[in-house]
Amino acid sequence: MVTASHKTHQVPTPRVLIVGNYCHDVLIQNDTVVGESLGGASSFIASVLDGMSIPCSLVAKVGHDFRYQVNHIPILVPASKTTVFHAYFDSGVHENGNQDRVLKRVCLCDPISPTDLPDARFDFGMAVGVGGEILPQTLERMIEICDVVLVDIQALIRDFDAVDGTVKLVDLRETGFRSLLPRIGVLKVSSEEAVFMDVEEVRKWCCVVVTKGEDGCKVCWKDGEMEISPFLANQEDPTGAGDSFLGGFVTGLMQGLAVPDAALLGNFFGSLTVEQIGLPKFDSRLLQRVKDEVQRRKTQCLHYEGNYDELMFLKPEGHEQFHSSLGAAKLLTQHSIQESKDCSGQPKLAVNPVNDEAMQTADGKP
Ligand SMILES: Nc1ncnc2c1ncn2[C@@H]1O[C@H](COP(=O)(O)OP(=O)(O)O)[C@@H](O)[C@H]1O
Ligand SMILES: O=P([O-])([O-])O[C@@H]1[C@@H](O)[C@H](O)[C@@H](O)[C@H](O)[C@@H]1O
Repeated sequence: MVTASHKTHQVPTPRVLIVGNYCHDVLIQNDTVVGESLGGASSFIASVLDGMSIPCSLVAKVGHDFRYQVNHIPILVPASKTTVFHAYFDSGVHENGNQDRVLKRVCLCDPISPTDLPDARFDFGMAVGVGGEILPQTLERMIEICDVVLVDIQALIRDFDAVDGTVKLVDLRETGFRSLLPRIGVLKVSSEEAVFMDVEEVRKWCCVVVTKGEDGCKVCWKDGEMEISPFLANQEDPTGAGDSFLGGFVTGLMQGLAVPDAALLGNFFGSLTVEQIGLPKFDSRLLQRVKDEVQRRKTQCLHYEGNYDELMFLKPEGHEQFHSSLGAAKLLTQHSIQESKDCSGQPKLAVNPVNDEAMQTADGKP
């Protein structure tokens, strides 16, 4: 029986839908496993949204061997294994040694189909597959149930070597997603991925955000483009930077910030993520400071007032000050980040998974 007291404890209705499988990430350097972590863009994005107290729903599939405790319970596919990626960081050894890593998909869980999505409406949808699990019909369904859909191009253009699973990229025009582009809100691409699409063509249909590692990002839309400044970071592991960028970006949009301010928040969370190995743990004091700064910014310039259909592109006054305030918040916690490194100055490459102490299967059994 539902009583009045239940109402006061209701969980806020999720307004962001994240779609993409969780995976097991194995980080390898010089033939040695230097870290294992929960991975998948959805896990990095959920970590940012949870940290920033933005309610979200997450649709991810995992297999019987899934070994992490997570806030957002995935769909368990008992007959399947969890998607696994091996990330090789010994650049120069491989043909494409100019990349910061070579990724291999060594296990694959089931794709996410339209019927796996909730029967509800969302302000923002995030199509963030990593292993080819998002199908064109799944993205189409997301477009139907979400006001604005943000897509990571890695969900659309990844192809996998038939023998060893090495990730290769194909041109966006050769995929079954091209016709859906005019119906999405934002396409996020890294500089490396940008050469697999025609940015000039796609920006006429949707906002294209090109992330540029330590150089921040560039936002392109049909009438203009804008560089968004980065935050200084001591990079330990680039994994998940783009995912956390998207987490920060959608947080900003959810709070009613204009696109340039939201992209700044994306750069901020991207920079925090590269400073840790695997899935980052955000300092709670830092998160509180960031929430306070976002609230302050929100009162300075609220653009959407509940209508997310129209993204606001102009850089509002005070953008640089917002950048400085976030940078100052980050500096404050730098000391504790420094302490998390080992004495040798080497990155603290956890041999155990990040959530090792609390490992359990997806259905909650130890
Ligand atoms: N070394 C770095 N220093 C500061 N910020 C970084 C660094 N690497 C990444 N970022 C931030 O994270 C975002 C995403 O990183 P990027 O490497 O471009 O994407 P992806 O992980 O998708 O390849 C960047 O736009 C930037 O804001
Ligand atoms: O580093 P990034 O490109 O933002 O995103 C990464 C994916 O490319 C990778 O396939 C996955 O295993 C990682 O967990 C992470 O999601």
